[in-house]
Amino acid sequence: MPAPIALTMGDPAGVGPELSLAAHARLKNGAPFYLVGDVRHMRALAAGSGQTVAAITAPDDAAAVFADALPVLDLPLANPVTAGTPDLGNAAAVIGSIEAAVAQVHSGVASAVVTNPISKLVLREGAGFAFPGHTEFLAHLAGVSRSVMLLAAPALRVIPVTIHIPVSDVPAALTPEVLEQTLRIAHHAMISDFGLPEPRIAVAGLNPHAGEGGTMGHEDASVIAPVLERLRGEGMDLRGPLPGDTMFHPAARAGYDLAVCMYHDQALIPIKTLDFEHGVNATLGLPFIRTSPDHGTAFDIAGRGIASAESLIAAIEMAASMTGMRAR
Ligand SMILES: NC(=O)C1=CN([C@@H]2O[C@H](COP(=O)(O)OP(=O)(O)OC[C@H]3O[C@@H](n4cnc5c(N)ncnc54)[C@H](O)[C@@H]3O)[C@@H](O)[C@H]2O)C=CC1
Ligand SMILES: NCC(=O)COP(=O)(O)O
Repeated sequence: MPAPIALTMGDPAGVGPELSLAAHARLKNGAPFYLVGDVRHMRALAAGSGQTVAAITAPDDAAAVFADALPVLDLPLANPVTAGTPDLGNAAAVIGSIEAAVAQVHSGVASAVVTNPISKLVLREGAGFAFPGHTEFLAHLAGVSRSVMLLAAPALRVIPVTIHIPVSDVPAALTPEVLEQTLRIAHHAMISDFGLPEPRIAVAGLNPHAGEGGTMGHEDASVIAPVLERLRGEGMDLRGPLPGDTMFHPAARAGYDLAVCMYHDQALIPIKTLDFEHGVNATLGLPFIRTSPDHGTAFDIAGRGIASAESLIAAIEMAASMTGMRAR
């Protein structure tokens, strides 16, 4: 029996708390997980929805109560929560929840980390958070120099090579080293975590028409193509660089297992358009498993009981599946 999954609180004024309860209601007969969050806040929220929360003192206690209640490892917030209204005073606890979950997975008492959505702006303004997102913060906590963002839905898997940077910085950030490291991490993860022994990877160009022979930009031919050529020589199944605008229609998607894209929106727009509800964000290249829903804090609908828990449920299920794959 693997250790339980640690679920971070995310921004307590966002949809994370209500979705955690909804995910527990759906998954309570499956692999146990526990929330690292404020027990008082979660009890108040659960009472309103007829659900139960159990305070636990260690991750080991989660399995025993999981069928009846959402286990919560207490991490008290500084201030009471108003759904939809983020509070800078709670930012330190939000960061603390991520740090605690990572410490637990490092020590082996948790099998994986699933994160609820955070507001990067709230964390920066409230607690001086210096990272653009979980992906970069988790790499820092894990002590690795590069982590890779994967978004996966039943219809598509995508990876942006450059992540949370301005579009104007993308060409300079897109170096052969970064592309090669990303492809190696992605290729390895498809085999070890997703059970694809010979992953077919489609790689997008940076420019319109993948540069069209240099008439619309040079990076496709001068940066991307040589890296693909080199890694093909090692046996990787890499197609591209492909024009980004024609690689996501159904017939094109049928020809690959993973699309590697050059920047955030090139990767995330197709997957969130195709299936916002079931997308999962996973961080590859870490020494532990991390997944999360593909959506953000959704402050605009928090506390109204209308947010879909499907993406968080899919994230928890994917973390459990990846844990099983690695244990094989
Ligand atoms: N993994 C994470 O921690 C992520 C955090 N964010 C953060 O979230 C904040 C808000 O970002 P936005 O761009 O507004 O994205 P968002 O995903 O929070 O919201 C975009 C739209 O989708 C809707 N939506 C989101 N989740 C939903 C759900 N579960 N069910 C139904 N509708 C849902 C929202 O109501 C909104 O209309 C930002 O601070 C951003 O940085 C965004 C993406 C991922
Ligand atoms: N747009 C995806 C996103 O912001 C998620 O980032 P992260 O917090 O998982 O790094």
